[in-house]
Amino acid sequence: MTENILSVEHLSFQYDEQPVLKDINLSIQKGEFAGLIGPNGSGKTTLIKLILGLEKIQTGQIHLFGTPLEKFKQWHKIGFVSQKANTFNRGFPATVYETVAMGLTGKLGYFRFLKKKDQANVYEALSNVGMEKFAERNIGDLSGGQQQRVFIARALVSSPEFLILDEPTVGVDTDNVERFYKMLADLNQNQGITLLLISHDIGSITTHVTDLLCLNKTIHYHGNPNNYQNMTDEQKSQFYGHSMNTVTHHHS
Ligand SMILES: Nc1ncnc2c1ncn2[C@@H]1O[C@H](COP(=O)(O)OP(=O)(O)OP(=O)(O)O)[C@@H](O)[C@H]1O
Repeated sequence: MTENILSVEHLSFQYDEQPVLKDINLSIQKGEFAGLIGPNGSGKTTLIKLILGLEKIQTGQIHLFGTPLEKFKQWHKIGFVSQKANTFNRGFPATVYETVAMGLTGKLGYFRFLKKKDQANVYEALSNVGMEKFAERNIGDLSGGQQQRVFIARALVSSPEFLILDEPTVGVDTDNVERFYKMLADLNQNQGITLLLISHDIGSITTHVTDLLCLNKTIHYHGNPNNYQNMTDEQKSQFYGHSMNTVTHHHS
């Protein structure tokens, strides 16, 4: 039986007088690896903020795990890795282990009081992203891609069922981007975590996601990524209203 993890109905949103989202309708089922793509300024981050309850809904509805957002309380089921994670302060005085433990305690320093089971969870989360060998390293000494894995481990440590990642590969070098997507696909297939990945890197995400959503103020495409890839650039640009950059791995 399919289970709706997220559903968005007739959602519209504007900042002051500027309309940003127009009549968004979408749903994500349990077990999907959904990719949300769209050009800069297309409203991706705004949509995520609304889903996470960080902006107030003006028009329309959002349900999480079948519950209307305004009544939803099971936030432990949702993990979020923000775009800002990789503009991280390199001088941050914490080890990889401590950074992941913060996902459990919310506070740095409290890791000292973790129970054995929690400590095991920290190592398990690190192992899920292939970073267990780095546990004692200072987070500031890692590469951008390695840091991003640690932030995913931090989101995983409380065992979320739904993980939302906002542009997680910005600042990650090209070789590591591919490894990074493989790791996400593994979390999806082997841990059963439903994923929503936001990106403007159209080329590389389409090869990994199970469902593709194209946003530019409204949802212009929702479906199989292969069907999308087989379209001509002209067909794709009709969705967007302007020509599209389909080059793989372009980073801002
Ligand atoms: N707090 C805000 N107040 C006013 N306008 C905003 C605010 N946040 C975003 N905007 C505007 O809303 C539009 C959509 O922004 P949003 O950040 O959601 O897009 P995005 O698709 O995530 O872009 P990017 O890929 O560049 O991160 C943009 O025109 C942006 O300037």
